[in-house]
Amino acid sequence: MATLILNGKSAQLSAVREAVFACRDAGLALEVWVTWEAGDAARLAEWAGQAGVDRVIAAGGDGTVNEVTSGLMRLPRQRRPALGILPLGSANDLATALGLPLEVDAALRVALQEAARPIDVPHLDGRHFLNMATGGFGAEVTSSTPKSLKRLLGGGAYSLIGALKAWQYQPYPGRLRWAGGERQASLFVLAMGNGTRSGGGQRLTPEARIDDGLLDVLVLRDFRSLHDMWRMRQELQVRPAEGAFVEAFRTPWLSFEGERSLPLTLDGEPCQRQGFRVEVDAGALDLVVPADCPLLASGSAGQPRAAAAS
Ligand SMILES: Nc1ncnc2c1ncn2[C@@H]1O[C@H](COP(=O)(O)OP(=O)(O)OP(=O)(O)O)[C@@H](O)[C@H]1O
Repeated sequence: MATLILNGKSAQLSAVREAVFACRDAGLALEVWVTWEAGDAARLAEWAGQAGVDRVIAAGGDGTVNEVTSGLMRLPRQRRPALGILPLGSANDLATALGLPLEVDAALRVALQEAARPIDVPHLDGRHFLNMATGGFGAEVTSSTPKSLKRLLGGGAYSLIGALKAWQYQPYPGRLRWAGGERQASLFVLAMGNGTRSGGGQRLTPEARIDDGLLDVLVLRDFRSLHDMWRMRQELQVRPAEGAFVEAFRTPWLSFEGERSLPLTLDGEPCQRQGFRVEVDAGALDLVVPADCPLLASGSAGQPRAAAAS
């Protein structure tokens, strides 16, 4: 049995209703539970697991996928249902990177019928995310971008607001520690990717894999001039392990002690921390992915779990 946890914002979409009925007509067992406010998706996911459901489908944007993941992670590993995704948001960064269809009917069929594979679930001081955590400038942008504008412009809102704000930003100095080193850094942007894209299509950690037990980290340091910015953009083409403005590395954990509060986003949801530690819970969740999913390090040779019973 599978349960669709549908963000109430999309409850009246006729495409969702038609896709659900079409799947039922095809003999697939599917219940639909609808959220009313923040926190519902996590609670419903936890209840679904407690009720013995073996597949939970998060129907909404990246925020809904994040909430459902948090609910599933409250359950013991052996009772944790597999997670499917029906992308209904404006960004759908994780679904796009996974290679999932974005059309409702096709996406629901994949979520119900494809096999699930074990993936990593990172957490920042206990708060889970599946796709990416960002800190610094990009996170400021996300938390101050009005939701309606974000939806109206899709991914474009980030670059638009980003360009407008770039001239007023202040860097975030602090101490970074990770499995391979330790450094004082004045941060412009910090990205910690389990997936590759965030902010509506920005490929901040393009080499990240969702099942390698590691975070792909991108550090962009403070820059003072247009010339520095130009050098940063050049370094971004190469992504050096230790450049003047860009550092890129992989690690199973990372911590930051800031001199002031750092704005963060976890799968797009804003928060603030002066200090934090991120760790990866390797292979903690079974995620339904397409057979040729580009985010898997294990490729198609890994051992998939069975598709949901019809
Ligand atoms: N019935 C509802 N009506 C309006 N908002 C809701 C409802 N149920 C849950 N929510 C809110 O929706 C949020 C998640 O929305 P969504 O999944 O679209 O994420 P998003 O990050 O805004 O997605 P995207 O950026 O891809 O559009 C939750 O944080 C919750 O506050």
